[in-house]
Amino acid sequence: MIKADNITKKFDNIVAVDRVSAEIKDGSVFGLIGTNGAGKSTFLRMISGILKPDEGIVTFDGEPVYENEEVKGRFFYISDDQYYFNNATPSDMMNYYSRVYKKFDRERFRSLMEKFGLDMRRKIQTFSKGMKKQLSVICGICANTDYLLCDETFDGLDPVMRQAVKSLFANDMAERNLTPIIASHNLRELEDICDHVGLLHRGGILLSRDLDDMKLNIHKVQCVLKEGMTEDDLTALNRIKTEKRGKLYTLTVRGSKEEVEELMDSYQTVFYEMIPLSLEEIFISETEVAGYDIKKLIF
Ligand SMILES: Nc1ncnc2c1ncn2[C@@H]1O[C@H](COP(=O)(O)OP(=O)(O)OP(=O)(O)O)[C@@H](O)[C@H]1O
Repeated sequence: MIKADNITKKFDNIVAVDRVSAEIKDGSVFGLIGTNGAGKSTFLRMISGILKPDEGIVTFDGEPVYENEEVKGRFFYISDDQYYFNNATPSDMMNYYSRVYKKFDRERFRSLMEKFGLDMRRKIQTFSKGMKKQLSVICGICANTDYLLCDETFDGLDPVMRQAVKSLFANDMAERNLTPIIASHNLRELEDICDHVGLLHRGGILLSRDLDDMKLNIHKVQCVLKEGMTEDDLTALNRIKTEKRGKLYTLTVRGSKEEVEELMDSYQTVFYEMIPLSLEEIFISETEVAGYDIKKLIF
């Protein structure tokens, strides 16, 4: 498990990350979302031990990461601005990473390069932005580390490649319990892969939840009430949001599915239907309750 304990990083008078604590459980996908400048990259750079927090500490299974080579061998960091040696080819990078990462899988590297249609012997500086991103993902996957830290990794990949990368992640999670940590602006991008999402806002974590917990305790119900009834009669429901279009109500409510269904049954509505909420809708509701307009925070 990775644990960030109350970490803070300042650059002169800018507080990039402000007393953030987070626990990243093994075998899950941790998504870190936030606007430009929210502190995502700084947070990841502290997790990866590139930056030392001014306050607080980052540990991997209790071991501090900063200046700790052994711990650093447990993760691969795919940075937003990828670095490759001058004039290097993928083959050179494979040789380099094979020396750095004990379990680097050269055979898989060659095979994935072929599958992705990337030339092992071409200079990386002649690759397009997306091709460089693909290469860094292949390097990261083949490093065979416990954790993969991804900074905007899906940006610059076309939709087919995004799917390919997601399925690579899913495969390695199932096969060898890989834990990806993914920073992104894009909530929709993270929706189908993340188990846990942390929303970073102005350097502080505003919300950090397991998606399953969130989804279990918040529901959307569409209903038509019986004659003579209005929303004011729905007092027992823990409503976060009520919208009305004609006779059709769309309610966002807290509570377990069973609780909500029981109450809706008791109201003897003309009809009601439970509709799954998207991650975006869940975040909108949660942040509205906290007094924020999420559209201003992440779109
Ligand atoms: N090396 C640095 N020197 C000075 N300020 C920095 C440095 N790195 C980051 N910052 C500042 O820290 C804040 C957080 O930046 P960071 O890059 O962590 O945000 P981010 O959430 O990754 O943003 P983006 O989505 O735009 O990549 C910003 O105000 C940024 O200007």
